[in-house]
Amino acid sequence: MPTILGQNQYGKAENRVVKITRDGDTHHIKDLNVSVALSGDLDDVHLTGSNANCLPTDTTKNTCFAFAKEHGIESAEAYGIALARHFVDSQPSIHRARIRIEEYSWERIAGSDAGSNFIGADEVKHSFVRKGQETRLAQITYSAEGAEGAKFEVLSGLKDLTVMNTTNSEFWGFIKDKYTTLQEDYDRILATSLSTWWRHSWTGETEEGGARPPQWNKSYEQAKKHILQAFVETYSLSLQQTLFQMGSRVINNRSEIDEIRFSAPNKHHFRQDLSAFGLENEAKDGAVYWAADRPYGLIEATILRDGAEQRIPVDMTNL
Ligand SMILES: O=c1[nH]c(=O)c2[nH]c(=O)[nH]c2[nH]1
Repeated sequence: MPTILGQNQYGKAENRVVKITRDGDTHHIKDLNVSVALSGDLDDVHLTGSNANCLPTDTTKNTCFAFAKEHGIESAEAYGIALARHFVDSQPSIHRARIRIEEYSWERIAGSDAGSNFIGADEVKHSFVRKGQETRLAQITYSAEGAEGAKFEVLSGLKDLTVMNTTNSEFWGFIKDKYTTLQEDYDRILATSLSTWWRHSWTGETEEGGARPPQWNKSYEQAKKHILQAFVETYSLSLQQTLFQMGSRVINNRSEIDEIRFSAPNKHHFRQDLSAFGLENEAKDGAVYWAADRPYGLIEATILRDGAEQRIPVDMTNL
């Protein structure tokens, strides 16, 4: 049977790039997990075995480390943009580069973390503890293909941002059929572990009068702040409604962001039935819950600026 080659891409995945910047004896850490995926004029590599157009994955790995040293890592996005541009612009056979980055955060160990005899926060210049909160994400795609010429697409995001509201959440008025057992709930826990990607409207160059790129680090912090603030402020009638409020708040407050997609497992907390022991277990009195880990409702939604195109793939969160 004749076969044809379909979509293909290649590159070194999960390069663990750790860059220490020394500012006197005060140190700074950038800790990234960088995956490179290249595509282009690579049919021969698959069909004939000629590697003439193949930049080795080993070289893509080396480039990740060399760029961290040569250019530093001001933000995951800026670093990814430089890498993506390099692969496409330096290699005629490579037409598209996609760089995916996870960033792990570290914070300085403070006196209170290490006990009362500790030397004090001011002196902690090179000792860090890994931050337990979310993992920051970035994906940069640079493509030489297409009528409009080379373009960047920058997605930023986060995963594992676990949040809980212990009240101000209800779920009722839903469809009831013969299989429905769920009781209406007027005071429940709402908890989720957010995965989200957002797309920046910036697509171009900095030079020659092109639009300036956003300040990536500030943009990230602000987007996260608005997500969390919406979680705090929304009186929720469903996780779906909360996600829409979070997304709208980001889009309305950040002009550089046109689209945001959420994937949010509903981390169910069911009030335990303690009636067999003669115990009431009402939310209003402070209840005991059973935190079920599976199955879980999985609520996903994209929120867009009016008129913007939906471009974040729906399965984007399952990296
Ligand atoms: O916020 C919710 N959305 C649902 O669609 C749903 N379905 C369900 O059983 N519980 C919930 N909670």
